Amino acid sequence: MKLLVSVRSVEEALLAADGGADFIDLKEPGAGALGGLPVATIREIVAALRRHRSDLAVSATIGDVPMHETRRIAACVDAVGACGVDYVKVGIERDPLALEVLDALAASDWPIVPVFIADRGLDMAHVAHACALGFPGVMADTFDKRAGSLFDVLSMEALRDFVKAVRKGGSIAGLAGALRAMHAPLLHTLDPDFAGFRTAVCVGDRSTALDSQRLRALCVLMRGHSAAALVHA
Ligand SMILES: O=C[C@H](O)COP(=O)(O)O
Repeated sequence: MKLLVSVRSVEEALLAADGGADFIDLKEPGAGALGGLPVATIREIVAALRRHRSDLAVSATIGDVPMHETRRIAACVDAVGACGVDYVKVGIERDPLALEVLDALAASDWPIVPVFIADRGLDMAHVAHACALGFPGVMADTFDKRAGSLFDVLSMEALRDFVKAVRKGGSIAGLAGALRAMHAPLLHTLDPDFAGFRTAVCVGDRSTALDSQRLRALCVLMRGHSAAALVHA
């Protein structure tokens, strides 16, 4: 299982890259579940990671944009995609318009990772629709980080079905949503392709600074081997 770590600055991105993250995810954690960073900051972080000779995949979010704002979603996707990231993450709400949004995203010029917001459960018909569209990855995450974790809003059976459906469609499956060290056994049972973290790698809530010690400890726990070996792996 790979680790995606959400960061908001050059400093945090380099800490995450050196601390064992597999995917560097650019977002402003203080601005919502998929809070977007200014495009200038995204560009700056991508350039710093490349200068650092990091070849880790970089994703960035477009912000929490409602499904009915289709034009804004498209504009944000274009703006973020043009920053040189490997993936653009777009939140998908449980909304009938999600199907239309997914179709538009699949037709865009950028590699998109739809992120199903799972607080009100998953509509598996929407997930199946996304899986048929050939996105490189599909994630599930939560919006309200204070309401518990992904495991509080979805059953193990629902999560297993989600991971299975995404993989069957040929995409990689990611899980996130206030996941913490205590969820490691459940994550190992589900074995998604990657798990995403912010809350667990901060000293306070997810809007506080990334803590490298917490990240290293999490890497050890998730991968079951030495963090030291990860740094230059
Ligand atoms: O994409 C992953 C998220 O940033 C995870 O954040 P979280 O652990 O606070 O839910």
